[in-house]
Amino acid sequence: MTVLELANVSKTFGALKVTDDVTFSVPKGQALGIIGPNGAGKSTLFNLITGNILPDAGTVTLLGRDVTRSPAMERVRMGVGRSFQIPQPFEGLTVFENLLTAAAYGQRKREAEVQDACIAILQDTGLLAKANVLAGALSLLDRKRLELARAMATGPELLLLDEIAGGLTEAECRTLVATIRGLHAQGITIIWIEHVLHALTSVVERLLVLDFGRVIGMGEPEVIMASKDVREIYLGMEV
Ligand SMILES: Nc1ncnc2c1ncn2[C@@H]1O[C@H](COP(=O)(O)OP(=O)(O)OP(=O)(O)O)[C@@H](O)[C@H]1O
Repeated sequence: MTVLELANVSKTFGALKVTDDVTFSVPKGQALGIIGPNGAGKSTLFNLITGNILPDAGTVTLLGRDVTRSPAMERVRMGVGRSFQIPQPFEGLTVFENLLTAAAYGQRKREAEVQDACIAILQDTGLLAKANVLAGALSLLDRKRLELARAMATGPELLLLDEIAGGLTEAECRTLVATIRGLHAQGITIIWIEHVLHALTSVVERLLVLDFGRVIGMGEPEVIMASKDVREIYLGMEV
């Protein structure tokens, strides 16, 4: 089954074509990594998938349904969960309250109905001991965990991760990667934008490379990372 399909999607801001005729699909259960230089249009691609922005051309199909013009809230409720580059929890709520809020919003249920699921997510993301801590008092790693947990709480079929490993120490990064691997092992489909390549390639089965809004490569991580174009454009390496 295909979870997500983008067909010939384009988006222009002013004179800048930020998404240029992008076509790809993600089968159920796969983890796809997206890499590309700063400003290549990676976050914009997420915004097109979530419905935060609408494309000028092309179609977005989610779980077999054309959602090209559907509002963001509808897509969340269909199963698109997202973590943001800069974590945006409710700082004055506890970790658990943040999850309950995300779950109630994403799953259109009362908080009492989602409590057990939220406790399981706290466990999966290593936050159980911090359940009653205010989000504003968390360390960077725990803020990242909470960002991941909030996305999970919406009950996603497709989890979008935007540079979640940035700024962490090596050890913290390993911890977070282990958590993401655990979620992936539960069968969740993942698309992950990440500059920390070793973290990304230790999880994803496929890599997509964006440059100036265009897909310039897609395939197995080892093949993509060894390709001349990617090494030149993305890594800025002499080849
Ligand atoms: N709403 C907007 N209006 C105008 N320009 C925008 C808008 N959103 C993004 N852009 C521009 O589109 C280009 C792509 O931005 P985007 O954030 O998608 O890139 P990115 O690949 O995610 O970059 P980074 O790796 O730095 O996060 C940039 O030049 C950015 O300034």
